[in-house]
Parts: sequence; C-alpha cells; structure tokens
Amino acid sequence: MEETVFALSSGQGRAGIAVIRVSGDRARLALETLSGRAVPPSRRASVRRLADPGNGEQLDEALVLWLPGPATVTGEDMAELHVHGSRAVVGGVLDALGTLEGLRLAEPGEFTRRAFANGRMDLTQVEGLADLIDAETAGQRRLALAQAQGALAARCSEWRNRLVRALALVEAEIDFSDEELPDGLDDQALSMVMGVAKEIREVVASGSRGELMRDGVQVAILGPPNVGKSSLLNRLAGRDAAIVSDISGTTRDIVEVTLDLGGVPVVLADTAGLRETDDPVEREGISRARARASASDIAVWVVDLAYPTPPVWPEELQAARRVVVGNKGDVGDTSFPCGLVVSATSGSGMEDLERFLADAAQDLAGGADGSTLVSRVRQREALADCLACLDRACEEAWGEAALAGEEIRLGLRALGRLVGRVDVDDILDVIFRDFCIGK
Ligand SMILES: Nc1nc2c(c(=O)[nH]1)N(C=O)[C@@H](CNc1ccc(C(=O)N[C@@H](CCC(=O)O)C(=O)O)cc1)CN2
Ligand SMILES: Nc1nc2c(ncn2[C@@H]2O[C@H](COP(=O)(O)OP(=O)(O)OP(=O)(O)O)[C@@H](O)[C@H]2O)c(=O)[nH]1
Ligand SMILES: [Mg+2]
Repeated sequence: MEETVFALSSGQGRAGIAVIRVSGDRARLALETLSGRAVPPSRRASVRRLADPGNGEQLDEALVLWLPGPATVTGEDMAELHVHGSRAVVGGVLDALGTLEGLRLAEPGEFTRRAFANGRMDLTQVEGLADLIDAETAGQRRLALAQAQGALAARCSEWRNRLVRALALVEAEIDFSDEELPDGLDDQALSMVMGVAKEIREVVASGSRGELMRDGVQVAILGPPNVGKSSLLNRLAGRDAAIVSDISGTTRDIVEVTLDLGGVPVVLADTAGLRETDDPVEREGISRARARASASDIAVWVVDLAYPTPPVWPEELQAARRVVVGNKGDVGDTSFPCGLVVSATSGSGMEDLERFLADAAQDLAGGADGSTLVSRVRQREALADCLACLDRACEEAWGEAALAGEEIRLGLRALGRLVGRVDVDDILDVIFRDFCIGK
C-alpha cells in the first residue's frame, strides 16, 4: 500500500484561507480523526470543527471536502481541509496529520506524480500544469492551460492511432503478400504516414514560439557608453533597476528586467557600453554584453542623438532582429536616421518603443489562434525524432516493407516518450524537481 501524503497546497505564509490536501487510502481516516465524525457526503463542501487528536484541543472551524477515488485529480481517495490561513492553524493541522500512522508530508509535485502514475495525466499535461503554476503573463497562461488540459496529448494520441493503423497495413502486407519481397508501403499506409508527418512538421516548426512564450523573448539593449541604455531600461521598467550616471562605463553587469508586453514575457537586458578599454572589469562587462547580444532574439542599438555616430553593429549581431533607437531626442539632432527617436529622460517616443517591442514579441512568440502546442525543447525534440522516423519510413515506400514498418514502430516509440508512456525514468525526476510542494 502506498503511503498517504498531505501538504499545504496554497501558498506559504499568512493568508485568509489555506488549503491542505490529503491523498491516499488513509485520507478518509485522517478526515474522520481530525473532525471526530464520519466523512461528509462525497464532493460536498461541509463545515467541521477540527481538533488535535492527541489532546482534543480544537484547532479551527474549517470547510472540508471528501473526494473518494478514483474520480479525483490523483486517482486516489482525497480529503481537503480549507482552514484559516494563519501559521498557528496551518501548523497545528499539519502537525496533527503528521502524528497519524501511515501519513507523511508530500514531496514537491507528489500529488501530480501520483496523478501521472495512476494514468490521470500524461507527461505533457504534467509539464503544462507545472507551467500553469509558474505562468506570469496571459500568453503563458493560455499556452500552459491548453497543454494541462491535454491539447498536445490529444494530438499525440490521434497521431498514434493513425500510425498504428498504418503499421497494421504494412504488417498485413508482409504476412500475406504473394510476392516474396512486397513493396515497402502500400498507397494507403504511405498516405497515412505522410499525413501524420505533415502535421507533426507543422507543430515542430511552431516549437520555438512556445519555447519563447514559456521562457521569455530576450531583448538586449546595446550601444556605446553613456548613450542612455540604462536610462531606457529604467523607463521601460518603470523603476530604477540600473544605475545611471554621466560617467562612461557605468554599467558592467547585465541588469535584467522582465516585462509583460501584451501577454508575452519579455526579458530586457541592459548591458555595458561597447568600447575599447584597459579596465579589466569593464572588459569583462563588455564581453558579457557581446555574449548576451548574440543570445538575444531582439537587439536594440542605442545611439546618442546629441553626439550621433553611425551605428556600428558588432559582427555577432547580424542574425538578430534589431532596431536602432536614437536617444536624447530632447537635446539631440532628431533628423539622424534611425528606427525610433526617443528621450529616456522626457519620456517622448517611449510608447513607440514599447509598441515596437510588443509587436516584435507577439510576432516571435504570440499565438492568438492557440495553434502552438509545444513549449519545451524536450517536447519538440521528441516530435522531431518521430518525424525523422516517419520520413525514413516514407523513403522506404518502394523499398523493404520490414524496414518501413520498423521506422513506423520507432516513430511510435518517440511519441510514447513524449507522453511518458515509455523511457520515462530519466525525465520524471527532472520534471518533478521543479514542482512546488502541495501540487
Ligand atoms: N480546492 C481545490 N481547488 C482546485 C483544485 C483542487 O484539487 N482543489 N485543482 C486541482 O488540480 C484544480 C481544479 N481542477 C480539478 C480537476 C478535476 C477534479 C476532479 O475531482 N475530477 C474528477 C471528477 C470530476 C467530477 O466528477 O466533476 C475526475 O476527473 O475524475 C478536481 C479539481 C484547481 N483548483
Ligand atoms: N538629455 C538627456 N539625457 C539623457 C537621456 N537619457 C540618458 N541621459 C543621460 O545620459 C547619461 C548616461 O545615461 P546612462 O543611462 O547611464 O547611459 P548608459 O548608456 O547606460 O551608459 P553606460 O552604462 O556607461 O554604458 C546620464 O547622465 C543620463 O541622465 C535623454 O533622453 N536625454
Ligand atoms: Mg548603463
């Protein structure tokens, strides 16, 4: 018998209400022991006095739920205690639960791990749920919620069914063919495999959008020293995140600020001004700035309109999306050719810059139509593996049936890895490590 586990599922610290969840065979006993009564009717919120079974002292008056398995999130019997959210009440109830035999505190993610083990969720739903809990913007929430509700899982099972049918056709051909060496794939199997491959190719192609939505679009603010890069960052952030001074070479470390631009998370990075210098600390800052530039999705090159110099793009920036921003428009020459003219101190033009960044971020990561299904490298790579197998199966169309069949089988295995049906041992710990306690 699996142990019964419990945890505070709402956030740590003082709150109006806190939710404590219990999952496992002893959930009923735990609820009955603390409330001193039989469990309330199933799935019906009921008010109960909870007492410490050790000394009978009342701990709280709570709203409780009795949720008998297997129709629960974990697939096991569950109880929920909605208590007043003070340290003393939560601590008292958790301590009381801990004294009961066969009960222990849940590990991070253990409720979800049990849901996965009991077939209530597949691995992509687990990943979606982890992202839903971490979601900070509306776009992240939409993507994660769709995944947690099985949008990717449903597509996978549909691809799987079609590939299993194609495989059956291939195997029938091997078994019943009059010829000694039948054609690799008959027309029907070939068109089925090609159809699935086409759909997977589209999902793989949209993969970077989901990854950017999940991880944030990276924007690097670059340029010569003293042009107002840190001032721009502070304006966009709406707070004094980076030190500003009239001394060239003020910024050395990268200063990051995350913004929510139209639902897309955007990570802005202020960097050290690029120039030749003998100062070893500043040199290190400049080398970090260059590294960040090449890792960014969007590069903003800032020039000082009071002393405009032609923007010199560092070599490694050539691939990034980029915009030249002329700063100090309040005192400088606004006829200088650049993408946008702004003033970080007066604020003029800043709305245009923000709109430019929001549009670019939407373009890179947004998916208003909900067509983006994958959000992690792991998911994209599993689909890419599957696709490679299906492509090879198609190449065998006029070759050997046994080889084509084997490739389809390998493609199915890659889908199995994606949903956590096979080869999960290595990835489970990685995925659940980042979960919070109580989920
Ligand atoms: N208090 C509380 N709030 C919560 C949860 C929870 O467990 N407890 N959830 C936890 O994730 C989420 C809600 N999601 C849930 C999804 C399914 C079931 C559930 O019991 N499903 C059963 C029966 C469905 C039914 O009969 O209506 C099932 O799917 O078999 C519960 C919550 C968010 N809010
Ligand atoms: N007039 C005017 N001054 C500005 C504007 N933006 C920044 N400054 C001033 O320019 C100087 C440099 O600003 P910073 O934001 O520190 O410049 P930086 O590009 O981060 O400089 P480094 O970190 O040294 O590379 C400061 O004195 C700012 O007050 C602007 O739009 N107009
Ligand atoms: Mg600076």
